[in-house]
Amino acid sequence: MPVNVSSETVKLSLGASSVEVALKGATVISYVHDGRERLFVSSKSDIRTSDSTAIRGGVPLCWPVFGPPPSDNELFSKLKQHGFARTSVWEVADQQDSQEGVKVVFKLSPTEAIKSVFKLPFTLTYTVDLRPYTLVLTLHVENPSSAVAALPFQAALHTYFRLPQGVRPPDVSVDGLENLAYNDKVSGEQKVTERRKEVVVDGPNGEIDRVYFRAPNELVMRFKGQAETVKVTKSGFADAVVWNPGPKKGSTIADMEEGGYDRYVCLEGCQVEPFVYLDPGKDWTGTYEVSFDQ
Ligand SMILES: O=P(O)(O)OC[C@H]1O[C@H](O)[C@H](O)[C@@H](O)[C@@H]1O
Repeated sequence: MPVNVSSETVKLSLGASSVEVALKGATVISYVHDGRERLFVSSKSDIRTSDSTAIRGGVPLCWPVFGPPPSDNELFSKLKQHGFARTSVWEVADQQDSQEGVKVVFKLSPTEAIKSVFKLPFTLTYTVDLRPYTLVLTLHVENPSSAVAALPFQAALHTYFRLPQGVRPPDVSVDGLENLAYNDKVSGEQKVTERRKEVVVDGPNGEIDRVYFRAPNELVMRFKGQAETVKVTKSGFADAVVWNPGPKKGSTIADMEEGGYDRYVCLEGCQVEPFVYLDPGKDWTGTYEVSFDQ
């Protein structure tokens, strides 16, 4: 069976590729491509729906905020960092097996727990589409036509790419960010212009945490001395984030496995600035596709 639904996860298989998605957060926790795991998940993560913490790794889905909620809007005042979508339990709404690949559609609507921290109505639909050479993740946000107000949100697919064997930061770089404005969350500088063609994953104490605005729809991650690259193709998500905490900060993250910060780099498709304001009856779609070149 190409789709296997259990009480905690959904597995999709297609030839030598497979994907596993935790119902907690609809978090993609494994993507095996060409027989190799491409995502990092800390062994200290708890993927069970009974646990309310976010999974450290895979592809956490940040919604309706990215990062700490803005303090100037009452609507977001009860939210935690990155919002509730990554810790809520999603339902499986549909599954399809066709010539093109295997797809599972997940859905999240307001539950009583969500309504207690976020009062606006919404429907989130998240499609995980495993194709022979790529993984396509599509987030669809709807503000119901019965709503009486616009739905404001940020969104991110916070992908933790597992680094190839023997590679660790700073031997990782990202191409495609040249001439973009970015906010540096490490130094606190805002709207700095990136001058480098290749952004090396490094910073003070090895930490890099940057939001690049209006990023191109194609970004490439490279590894020093290796031909293999990771290609991210996005649409809808205007921005991109590059994050690795480095050893100093990384070793203070409670759910990070020993040395885990050396095993991944996050390259995230995001909608950070501006917030999307969806009028009643309107919808928004963001796609994020991962592929590999040898
Ligand atoms: O620890 P988390 O809440 O999962 O956040 C992990 C990271 O997410 C993003 O990449 C942010 O830009 C970082 O500032 C943050 O540290």
